[in-house]
Amino acid sequence: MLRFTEDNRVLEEECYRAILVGLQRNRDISYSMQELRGLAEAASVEVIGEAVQSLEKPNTATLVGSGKVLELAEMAKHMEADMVVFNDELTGMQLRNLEDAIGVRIIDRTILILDIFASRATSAEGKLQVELAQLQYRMPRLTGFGKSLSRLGGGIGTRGPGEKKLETDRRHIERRMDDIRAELARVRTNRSVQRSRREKADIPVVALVGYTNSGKSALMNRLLALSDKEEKSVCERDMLFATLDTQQRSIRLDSGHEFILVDTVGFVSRLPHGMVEAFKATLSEVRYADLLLHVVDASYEDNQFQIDVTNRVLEEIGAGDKEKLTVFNKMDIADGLTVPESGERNLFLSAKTGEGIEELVGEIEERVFDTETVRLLIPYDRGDLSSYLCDKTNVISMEYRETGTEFLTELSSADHQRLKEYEFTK
Ligand SMILES: Nc1nc2c(ncn2[C@@H]2O[C@H](COP(=O)(O)OP(=O)(O)OP(=O)(O)O)[C@@H](O)[C@H]2O)c(=O)[nH]1
Ligand SMILES: [Mg+2]
Repeated sequence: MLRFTEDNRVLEEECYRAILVGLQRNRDISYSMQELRGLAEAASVEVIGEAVQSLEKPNTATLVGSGKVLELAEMAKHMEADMVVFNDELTGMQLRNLEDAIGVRIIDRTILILDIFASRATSAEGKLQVELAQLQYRMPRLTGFGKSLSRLGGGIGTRGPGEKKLETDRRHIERRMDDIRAELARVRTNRSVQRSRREKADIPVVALVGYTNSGKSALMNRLLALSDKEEKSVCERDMLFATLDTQQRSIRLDSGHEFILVDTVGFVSRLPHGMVEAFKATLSEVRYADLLLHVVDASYEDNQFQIDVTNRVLEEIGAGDKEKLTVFNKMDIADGLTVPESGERNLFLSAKTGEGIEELVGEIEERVFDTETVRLLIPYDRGDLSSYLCDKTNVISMEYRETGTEFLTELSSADHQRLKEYEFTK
């Protein structure tokens, strides 16, 4: 019998035997299925079979066609599976129908991702965010479970048979969601206080972003080893979502320049919507960073897909137009890498062997610490920019003109790029 925790997590000490199911529409899903397998493994689920159905239009009642449902029921029985994992997000009705027809626990990609996050989150904020995303997932599916409940026992979203009970559950969940939002707001105020303290200290921030398992944490450790500051290394592991909470370390380069390096949670395709929302807060550090290092697994064949997903998530969290370097990592095991023309600056290195790290450091020095003397005319309605220049840059002279304030100041290349439209020469 399967067992789940109160908050719908698969109990980790047990290993489940699962069949994966994917629906193939127009696009090839072999990559997506491979990733689903990785997700299942990350949630301690043993994959014992896989089935893909090509179908233009998903079936409203059961997602896959009725013939496939029968086949899955056979497969599950024959292979003694205790779970079927669907690659697509299922509606409440589909979950119930499939569970009734196949007779084992049905979960989808979203529940799997939420489960991994739930079992790995360690910070107070991370835990709250995951719980909120789980409740958001459960809310519209409360009515979705029928007679199969009693047979399968409690578990993922299975509560709430009677209407009255349903109503109580719904109210209970809403209350809990309100509490979590309030708690999150409190936690986040704390963080923004920390950030403004740091900004006053004027230490630049560099953030590592990228697909899960691309080697962000490994690169962070490599850079930490270069630094003469004593800072703890971060966890790197060959597993999806090894890092869940944003980690920060202070790094001092040989030149004496110091910056904060931020390691972040990895991205994955089709992140559950609630998680994107949760990410926005966790990744606020990324929005305030001076430079992003987009880490790409160069040994992975379809890295363009992962690059696209990362760029899309960056857009969604409001960091799409940040100064960015694309770092192709794992060059020690990458053969036949083809790099698409993107117009962005690419670097090639290996966090493992250290090859290419010097170039990266040189690039960070140049982008974050090199300054140029620039003349700017800031219009009077951009007081925000004027105060930024006064607080953050080394202003050489400042004069009030008819149309705005004229600054002669030293800018990093990132700021220079950003403020280009205000630049003029005498
Ligand atoms: N061969 C090789 N392996 C690497 C390299 N960099 C990282 N790895 C391995 O790749 C795996 C993932 O590395 P992590 O640093 O944990 O990846 P991450 O991007 O932080 O992953 P998440 O935290 O899950 O998003 C680990 O097993 C690393 O040892 C590299 O340059 N070469
Ligand atoms: Mg990591």
